[in-house]
Amino acid sequence: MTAHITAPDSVRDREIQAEQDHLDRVYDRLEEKIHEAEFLMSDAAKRGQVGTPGALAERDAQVFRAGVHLNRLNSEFEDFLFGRIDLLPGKDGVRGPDGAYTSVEPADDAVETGGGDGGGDGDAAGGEQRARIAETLHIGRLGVLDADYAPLVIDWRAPAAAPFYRATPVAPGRVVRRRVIRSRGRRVLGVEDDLLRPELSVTLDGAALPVVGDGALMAALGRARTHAMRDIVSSIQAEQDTVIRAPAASVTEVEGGPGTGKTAVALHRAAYLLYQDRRRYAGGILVVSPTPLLVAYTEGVLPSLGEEGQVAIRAVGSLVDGVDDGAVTLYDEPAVARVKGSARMTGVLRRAARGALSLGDVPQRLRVVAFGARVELDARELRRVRQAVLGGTAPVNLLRARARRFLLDALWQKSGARPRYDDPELAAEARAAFDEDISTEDDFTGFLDAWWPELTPRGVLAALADERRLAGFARRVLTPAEVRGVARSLARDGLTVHDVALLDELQVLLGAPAKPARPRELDPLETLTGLEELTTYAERTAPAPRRRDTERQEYAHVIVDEAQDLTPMQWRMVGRRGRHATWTVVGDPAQSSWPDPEEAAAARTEALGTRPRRRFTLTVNYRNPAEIADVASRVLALAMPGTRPPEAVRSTGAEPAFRTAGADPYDTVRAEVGRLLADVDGTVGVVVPMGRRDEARGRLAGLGERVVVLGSLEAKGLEYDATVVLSPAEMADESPAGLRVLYVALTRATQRLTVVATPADLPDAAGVPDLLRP
Ligand SMILES: Nc1ncnc2c1ncn2[C@@H]1O[C@H](COP(=O)(O)OP(=O)(O)OP(=O)(O)O)[C@@H](O)[C@H]1O
Repeated sequence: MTAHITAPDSVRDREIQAEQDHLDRVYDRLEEKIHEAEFLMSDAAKRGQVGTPGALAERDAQVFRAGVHLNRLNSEFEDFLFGRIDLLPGKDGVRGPDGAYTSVEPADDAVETGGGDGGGDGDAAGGEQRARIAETLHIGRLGVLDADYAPLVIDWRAPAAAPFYRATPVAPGRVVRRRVIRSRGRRVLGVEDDLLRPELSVTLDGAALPVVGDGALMAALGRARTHAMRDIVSSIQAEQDTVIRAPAASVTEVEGGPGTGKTAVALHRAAYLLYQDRRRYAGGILVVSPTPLLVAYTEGVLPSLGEEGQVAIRAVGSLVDGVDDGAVTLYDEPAVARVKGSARMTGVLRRAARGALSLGDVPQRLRVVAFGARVELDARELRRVRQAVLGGTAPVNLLRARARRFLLDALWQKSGARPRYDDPELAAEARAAFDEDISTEDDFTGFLDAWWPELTPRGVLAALADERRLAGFARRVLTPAEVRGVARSLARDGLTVHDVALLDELQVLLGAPAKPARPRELDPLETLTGLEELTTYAERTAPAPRRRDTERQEYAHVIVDEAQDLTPMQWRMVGRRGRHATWTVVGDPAQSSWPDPEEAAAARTEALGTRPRRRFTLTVNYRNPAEIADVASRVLALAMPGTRPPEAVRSTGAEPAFRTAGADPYDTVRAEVGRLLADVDGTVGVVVPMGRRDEARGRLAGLGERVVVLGSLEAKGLEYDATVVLSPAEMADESPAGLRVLYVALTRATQRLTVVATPADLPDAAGVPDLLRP
């Protein structure tokens, strides 16, 4: 642990004032830059575009950067400037493999051992260890230089900022004091220091180095939660920083239990990668999230880190064009989900994509008039032509041209015209005239539209709602019971989360279906609001940016959050979006709601290919207090025996509460929510078994804005100040992965947990469900 010292108020006030002075300098400098930018703009406008393109580009880049800063400053950041490190004199820096100055060590003469004349606690070995601060760095959301190009603020992603996150008392490097600065707008509110070299007597500008506060991490963790995730930029921990800055090449895999910061790390990594190599990631970064709720929860983090536009956060159920964001919140019952998610569906869909041509009102005869005579193909002949066309490997919709050609061939043969021409040239001419004659005939074009229609993924999927038909396509792949379940689910209204991956697969098998236009991502420059008046040379000379009206199909980097939950079919879908990408994959097998981990692992391997992988593990739970983590770990022991839970970093003294539901369980839940709302300042989540979700939403309506009611599968990745978990046993029994889903539900709270048991839980006299007893 780092040392914390409670300084007198006068010291605290003086230190806050010192940081205030620095922040004032930063704002003054930024204002200067803005004025400079405005002058440059009007100057450039006055003189027209004089100067070399290079000089103009340079000037415009300055204008652009100033505009970005202005924009950031005007959006009410709590903490533009949030950190500071005070460093001993150092040896020349050596960069680590990821570009960070991890190996920077103090200079050999940085620490002097004196004669103990400072009084106090000189140790037995004699002599006090003295040192002085040689350098102070301030760290913030963006870098700011003063007029002499000396850094006033270093961007948190810069290599020089790494020691702020990496230094520990065991390996402090040059860092003596790490300070987190709390500010809002232009006002510094407080400072919290960690002393990393408590054994040293250190001076700064000749005076003893003061240390203030109880540590910033604990302050951050204890704060009330809202419905939006906060960035953790001021308190990223060393093991997290290593992942955030890991080299981008290949695949970075991160595992860690609940609350270890996987989602936070994944998002900060996206911002870091963009900072490192903006050009490379102009190809876009895709973050795949399990639910629209988690997308909504995390969406604000990147803008707060200074990044937006190039990163698309998408729920796995809305990766496909034409499927509206947030619209897909229907879940299949577990047995059906298991079939729809399985890689076995690829075989079924392959047959369906081709077989769908023969469904519905397929014309059984083609009759045309050519060269004044009637030519006809009957049902058998047409079937033969279709077989021959389908011998091609192209997607079905792209075989249409081949179908047309083969039909004309068959008609030509049938017409008997061919033998009449001995001369090949004449024969070719006659054939061309024959084709032309027929192709312009309405009978022929109408026939082709009906006989080889353009198939859409939605149309084909809907056709599988017919049980007999599906059984045909699924022969020897699915059991009759599986066929029945899938067909019935497709007959119901609305797409489920698992249908979306099937649509994506069909899109590939069918080829280029008509795409509905949908305004989506904007060009990054367009999304930097506040920049309207600032343009760059590149912008003025480039053609107007094209608005993206469909989903990007491929990305430069793909981040998969909650990766343990992707089904094989979803891995195929996501894999297609990152065929040439580098990847960051974060997850926790113990929280997986997918029942067939081996099948999913195979699909994951296929999606990630043979790229080299780097693995990281996160070990500390920053969300749950030890009291809650302890109850959750009882379920982990049942769900995945032998798995070590992450270590909870704090405890609150508040033990989880257990209640037995009365005659109406919702009355009990309502009362418990009321109690928790009084106990915590922020949000309360009520997590219920999926089968109760809709009923619970109805019965628990009107509890106020701070309360959210969700099904267990929707709780993934979310967190609340307090949670009520209704019926652990029902949750555990809902699917083969039910215990792991329950583990997720129990690990959502940052402060309080109340468990309400129903008779299914076999609660003891104290209300503790059978599953949760120690
Ligand atoms: N270094 C940190 N400083 C402050 N807060 C942190 C830090 N690391 C994580 N947290 C907080 O801990 C909580 C859990 O983080 P996050 O949701 O990223 O964890 P996770 O590993 O994705 O969890 P789960 O697997 O349960 O979804 C969040 O509130 C996050 O802000």
